[in-house]
Amino acid sequence: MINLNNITKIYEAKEGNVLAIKNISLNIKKGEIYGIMGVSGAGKSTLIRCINLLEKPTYGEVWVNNVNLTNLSTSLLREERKNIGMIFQHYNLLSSRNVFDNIAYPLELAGVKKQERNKRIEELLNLVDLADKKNHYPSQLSGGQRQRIAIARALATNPQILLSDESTSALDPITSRSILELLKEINGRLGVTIVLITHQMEVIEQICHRVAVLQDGSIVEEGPVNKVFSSPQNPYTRLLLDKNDSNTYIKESIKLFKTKKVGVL
Ligand SMILES: Nc1ncnc2c1ncn2[C@@H]1O[C@H](COP(=O)(O)OP(=O)(O)OP(=O)(O)O)[C@@H](O)[C@H]1O
Repeated sequence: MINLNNITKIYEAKEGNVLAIKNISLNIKKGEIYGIMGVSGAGKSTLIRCINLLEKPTYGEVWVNNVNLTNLSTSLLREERKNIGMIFQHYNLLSSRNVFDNIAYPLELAGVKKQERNKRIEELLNLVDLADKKNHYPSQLSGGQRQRIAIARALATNPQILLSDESTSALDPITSRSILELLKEINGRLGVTIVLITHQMEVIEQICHRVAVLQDGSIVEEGPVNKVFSSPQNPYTRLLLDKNDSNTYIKESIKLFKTKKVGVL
């Protein structure tokens, strides 16, 4: 369903070009929950944003449902993107619109008529279990409630794919779990394919079918979650999964930060 073919992303910055993604190829199947795990700076955001072309890969191709997105005109890309919803760590809701109108927004852009729009919004509010909050503004909601509304908005146009960019990172463990359960339900009930990035291995463990481990712009290991977690083959994966060393993530992030020049061309 999603095929990334030899994706490389180079950011051009004043201080020098940064090689953020190094020749990554991935094949994500319809109906799966696919996790991409890595420390800060590994390239997770860049990679997930390449899937809907929020970031244009410098080299390589992105295929979604047998359409090469990298070749499309702006207007055709806009059409294809309706099939790809996205949620973010900080929710990205419109603060001037209430819950109902936030969910209405993508439907308005898609030209959906008011009656049909209202029906769809009610369905989505029920799906995320927040029908009673429809007149509230984002500032009147908790983080977990905001993320639920962001999920409802992302699903408004019935996308087949949902991209999740650290969607539970700002939430406490219990709220995070409830959001992950909601994502699992959306995958199971609606068949939406989910691609998520996270630095938290418990997120991968809780809901993903397959995982890719990203280290400094490259995938060092990939496979079914139970297999990768029970017998990691790559030394870097073993290091990250070492539960006896809870500081590994922090140490690895610092190392990557210090040696960032490795990624500079
Ligand atoms: N717009 C940009 N211009 C220049 N360099 C960038 C840009 N965006 C990201 N980078 C660099 O690309 C590399 C990968 O960044 P990216 O944000 O994709 O990593 P990440 O794994 O998502 O990190 P985090 O978990 O901290 O968000 C980093 O070295 C980062 O500094």
